[in-house]
Amino acid sequence: MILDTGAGGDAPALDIQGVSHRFGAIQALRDVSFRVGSGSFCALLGVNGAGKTTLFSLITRLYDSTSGRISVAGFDARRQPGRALARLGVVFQSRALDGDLTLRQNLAYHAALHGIGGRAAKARIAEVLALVDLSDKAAARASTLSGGQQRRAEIARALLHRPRLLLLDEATAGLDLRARAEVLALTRRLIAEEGVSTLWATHIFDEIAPSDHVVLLHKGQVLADARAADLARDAPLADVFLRLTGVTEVTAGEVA
Ligand SMILES: Nc1ncnc2c1ncn2[C@@H]1O[C@H](COP(=O)(O)OP(=O)(O)OP(=O)(O)O)[C@@H](O)[C@H]1O
Repeated sequence: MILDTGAGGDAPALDIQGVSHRFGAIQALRDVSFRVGSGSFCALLGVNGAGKTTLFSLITRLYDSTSGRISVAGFDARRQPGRALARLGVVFQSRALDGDLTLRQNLAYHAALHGIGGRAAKARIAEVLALVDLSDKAAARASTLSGGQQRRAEIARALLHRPRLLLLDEATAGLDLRARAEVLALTRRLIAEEGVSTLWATHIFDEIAPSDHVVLLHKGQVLADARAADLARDAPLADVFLRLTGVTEVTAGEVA
């Protein structure tokens, strides 16, 4: 289901223009620009320290950028933060569920934060639980769910208010191979079924499909911004990554 398309119907889900950010002497991001189109899966690929989490923190307004402009669904994150954030769903690296509450209670609490209550909340919670295939776990305490189920529950939580853009920061970290594949497949399905665009921060090449949009971030700078298949036209993506970044090694489809 596609709901609100934002300020302009054809505005990109995310538009980042000339964004820089410093932590004191550390230049974490330098003149970063890229767009995430409607209904697309964009992999933000980079090693640890590339600047992925900093960028997410700027998009979610945890920090204010030193310079540049960020828009979500056409809404300027600095000038219209309420509207921009209302169109954003976020799954951070750290676990976000309250383990003592049931899954349904976790979701109801989060729905209330978005101003969704009563029957509307009940209906939407049932909907998102079905989307992530966790309907049978609604009454389970969050702490009893597996790592993969918790991630899926966090994705359900992020979808409650029908965002246009889903940010996932290393969403498969700490999961076994099967759970990883499930979370990735789920996210790809959401793009088709919920019409939500995804910015997927990762350092794992295997998570990238040929049709994905890839933004390669390294030392705070965008080194490539293209379709994976186009980037990997003459050589495997991992080799292209090594050539562009000067990083010397990739192990088991991952960069550290
Ligand atoms: N709060 C902070 N204070 C000072 N420096 C920071 C802070 N947060 C990040 N940095 C620095 O900014 C740079 C980018 O870090 P960031 O966490 O955004 O990278 P990342 O790509 O998300 O890596 P990771 O996957 O390890 O989180 C790094 O050099 C990091 O040490």
